[in-house]
Amino acid sequence: MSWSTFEELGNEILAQCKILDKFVKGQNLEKSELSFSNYDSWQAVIDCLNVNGSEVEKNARTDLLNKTADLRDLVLGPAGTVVWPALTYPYQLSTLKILNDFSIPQIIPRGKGKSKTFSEITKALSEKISKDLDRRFTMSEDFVTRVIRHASTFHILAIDEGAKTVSHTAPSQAFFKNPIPSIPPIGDAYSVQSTLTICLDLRFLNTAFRIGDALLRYGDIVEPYETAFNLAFDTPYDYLRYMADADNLELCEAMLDHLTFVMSSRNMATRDHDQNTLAKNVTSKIPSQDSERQNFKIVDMGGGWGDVCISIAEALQDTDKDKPLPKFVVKDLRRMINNGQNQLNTSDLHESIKSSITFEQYDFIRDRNREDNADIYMFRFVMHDWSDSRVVTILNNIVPYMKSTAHILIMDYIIPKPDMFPLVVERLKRTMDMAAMSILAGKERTEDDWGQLIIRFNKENPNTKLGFRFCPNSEFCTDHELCTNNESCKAIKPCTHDGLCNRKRAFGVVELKLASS
Ligand SMILES: C[S@@+](CC[C@H](N)C(=O)[O-])C[C@H]1O[C@@H](n2cnc3c(N)ncnc32)[C@H](O)[C@@H]1O
Repeated sequence: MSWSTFEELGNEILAQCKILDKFVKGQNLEKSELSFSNYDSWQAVIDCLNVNGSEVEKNARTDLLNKTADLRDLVLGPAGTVVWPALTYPYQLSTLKILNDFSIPQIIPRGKGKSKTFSEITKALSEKISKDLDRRFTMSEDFVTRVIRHASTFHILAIDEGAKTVSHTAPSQAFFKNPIPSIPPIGDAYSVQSTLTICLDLRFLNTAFRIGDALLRYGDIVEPYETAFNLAFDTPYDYLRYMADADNLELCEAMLDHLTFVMSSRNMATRDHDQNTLAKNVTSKIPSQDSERQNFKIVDMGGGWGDVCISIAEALQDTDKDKPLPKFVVKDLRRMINNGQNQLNTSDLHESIKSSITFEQYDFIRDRNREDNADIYMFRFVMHDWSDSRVVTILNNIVPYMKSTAHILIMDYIIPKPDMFPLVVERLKRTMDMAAMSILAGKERTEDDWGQLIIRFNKENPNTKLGFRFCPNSEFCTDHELCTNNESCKAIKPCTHDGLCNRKRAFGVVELKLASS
């Protein structure tokens, strides 16, 4: 990308700002001030955009994120672009960690005109920490002042220089659990606390920094128990086993909260996380005739607590409540299926849904699948947790035992082709890829990665030919043909869903089928 002048890029930014301003004006928001000091009005604009914004408006927001980052880098210069993050981000993270660990924003009262002096904050911190540590601790006012002054340079907390008091800004209020203003029904609340707790945990920070060390130590990053996570957490166990340990319950709970925040995506402007798309679309593959439907079998591999199967069953019942449901089998590790079965038994779901779902213990790495006559094998958010070698293992444990007409549907995060999305979107997805590699030896894949992986599977299994069809937006493109060419395994035609493929979808579906059928 290049521009002749700063103004040229500035004008592109201006054009996108106008789109957003026009949208906000048309929304009749009670308060729509864009101010670093007003949490409710600023967040209301963002929420409104997420809920009511058209594709054009949502894209304008992403484009602004992208172009303003470009402008900042251009202003910094080539060396500054490299040095700025290395120099400032560690200390920005450090200050965020201090604010979060000591709950400093929560000490300052919220509300118009409310504030605390540095010495009041220091005193409150001394009392709080003494109580937490169960010993007398005297907090240093100089420390508190310097941390808050640093935080205020990135809009967290504001200082009244005359009165020497500290009051809230909008970002400092994001540390609280905040009800979502003006627009039901998105959820209950936003809170960044769990996300900070996980992202700023020294062991997770170290996991990010030790990917190179892991490569040197283990030679390659293939096994989930030979990763940067193992080095940083000093454990021989893989991430999932480590998190399942009763001693790590608190960390595990913070991780679940963090994932919920990230998956809700509404604050990120770059990813559309409609998790139910797979469920919605699998229904289109289920036969409508009663006799065929009740014998139709869907196996959800790594199906956790059965949420995807429940969503599909509910979607089918919404369309026609008198029709029989297909058979659902959720396969997962023991602890998951026990929890899933208990949750299903005690749920308020309709009896017909409850009786359509069964749970089975199955380890897709260690166990060969027995012939189970399934019509569809689903994998939602499973494959990106595994290296290419282990995905081949998983497929090897299923494909030889599946019937010739069965489909494997893999729904996962998809990394876009270069230049297809703004860099800022690709950056977030590539960040997730690095996280998957460092924590689990996993991988976020592009369409081409999937093609290569299926070619590898077919080469290693000369008697089995898997066909491959890819749809980047989680809606099945029935006009795609299965690709069975071992040299270049790509979706044959581009997706024809009107414009949907251009959306910032986080997910895609890879459909696999034995080629001979
Ligand atoms: C990210 S979760 C996805 C859960 C579910 N598919 C969904 O979309 O909500 C990954 C799932 O894979 C399961 N899993 C991990 N290793 C497994 C293995 N070796 N065999 C079977 N399931 C496994 C985990 O227990 C977990 O339920």
